[in-house]
Amino acid sequence: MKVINLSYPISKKIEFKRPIVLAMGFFDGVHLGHQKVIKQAQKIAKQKDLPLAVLTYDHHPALVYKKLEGNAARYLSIWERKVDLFAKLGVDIVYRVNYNFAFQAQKPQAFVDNFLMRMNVDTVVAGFDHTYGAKKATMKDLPGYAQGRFNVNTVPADRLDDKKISSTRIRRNLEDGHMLTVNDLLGYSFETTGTVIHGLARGRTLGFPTANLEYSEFQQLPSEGVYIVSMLVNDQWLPAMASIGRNVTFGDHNPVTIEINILGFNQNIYGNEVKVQWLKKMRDEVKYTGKEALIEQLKRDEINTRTYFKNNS
Ligand SMILES: Cc1cc2nc3c(=O)[nH]c(=O)nc-3n(C[C@H](O)[C@H](O)[C@H](O)COP(=O)(O)O)c2cc1C
Ligand SMILES: Nc1ncnc2c1ncn2[C@@H]1O[C@H](COP(=O)(O)OP(=O)(O)O)[C@@H](O)[C@H]1O
Repeated sequence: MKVINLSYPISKKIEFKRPIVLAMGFFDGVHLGHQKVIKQAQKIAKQKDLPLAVLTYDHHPALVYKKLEGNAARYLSIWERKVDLFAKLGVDIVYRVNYNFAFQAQKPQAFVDNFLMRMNVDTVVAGFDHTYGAKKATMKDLPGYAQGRFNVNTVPADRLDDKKISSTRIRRNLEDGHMLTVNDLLGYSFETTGTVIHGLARGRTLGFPTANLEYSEFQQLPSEGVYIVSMLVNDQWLPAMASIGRNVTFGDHNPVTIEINILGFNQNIYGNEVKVQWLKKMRDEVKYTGKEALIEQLKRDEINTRTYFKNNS
């Protein structure tokens, strides 16, 4: 899979020799609804024996017209993860457009002529609610702007439990700690990456060493609490339990950290790049009266985690 950066106006040096089937969208999370759009484009690409391309943006479009704070500035899938998910879906080319003011300000017809026509599209596929160009033109208008020069294919809303699958719905469930719903809506387990860094070396004194993870500030995380997770260490997925919290038993003003205890594991993994799949929330973080009470709780968490993996493997 190739990734090609584009910005407005597209450089004259870039050539688009072969016609493509293009799936358009921001695709944050690459959830089941997005997968349906990309799979539809893939089906057409196969039928026509053309490359499958995706047109997506380098950051939230909203960043151009307002200040984004907190989770609004974060992503369900940061760029590296998005690329990974596109590759898994069999995408051949990813066009990553710098979403800046000039790009956003193009009239819909200008976007179609400057980008889609220039990119040599044979067919453009997008979800029913996709918008493009200044004043947010819709998919219904796209055949008009295409003027017969390319085909337009609109994919209807994908639903789960009779509600639309959307990035907003997934974000809300993530904030509520509803991992099972999050993972159902994504069609895969919510996954983050990080580097194992040093904490306060307290975990080992509790009998539960915890790998502390440094992660991207752009990654939206599940809400604070204690979770059952799977962690990829040296090419192996291992059962583990994680805390996203402020270690409240040990003070009131600690920063939020991600700490992960891998079950039945005892290796030095400082500096490792790891992946974490967030499977289920077990409970909220609790301020215990002391170390002993926390240790008793960690033992119960371990039993619950082991039971989960026994029943779900
Ligand atoms: C599964 C799990 C559950 C945890 N639950 C709590 C909790 O309820 N309250 C709390 O104060 N800390 C909790 N912690 C965080 C521990 O306080 C923290 O891992 C410990 O202080 C070690 O910190 P260190 O890695 O900085 O040495 C939990 C950690 C794990 C791995
Ligand atoms: N079962 C385990 N789960 C997580 N980390 C482990 C485990 N066994 C050993 N380790 C190692 O120990 C470190 C965690 O020990 P800990 O005392 O919690 O120190 P720190 O506060 O630096 O995280 C991890 O970063 C890892 O290198």
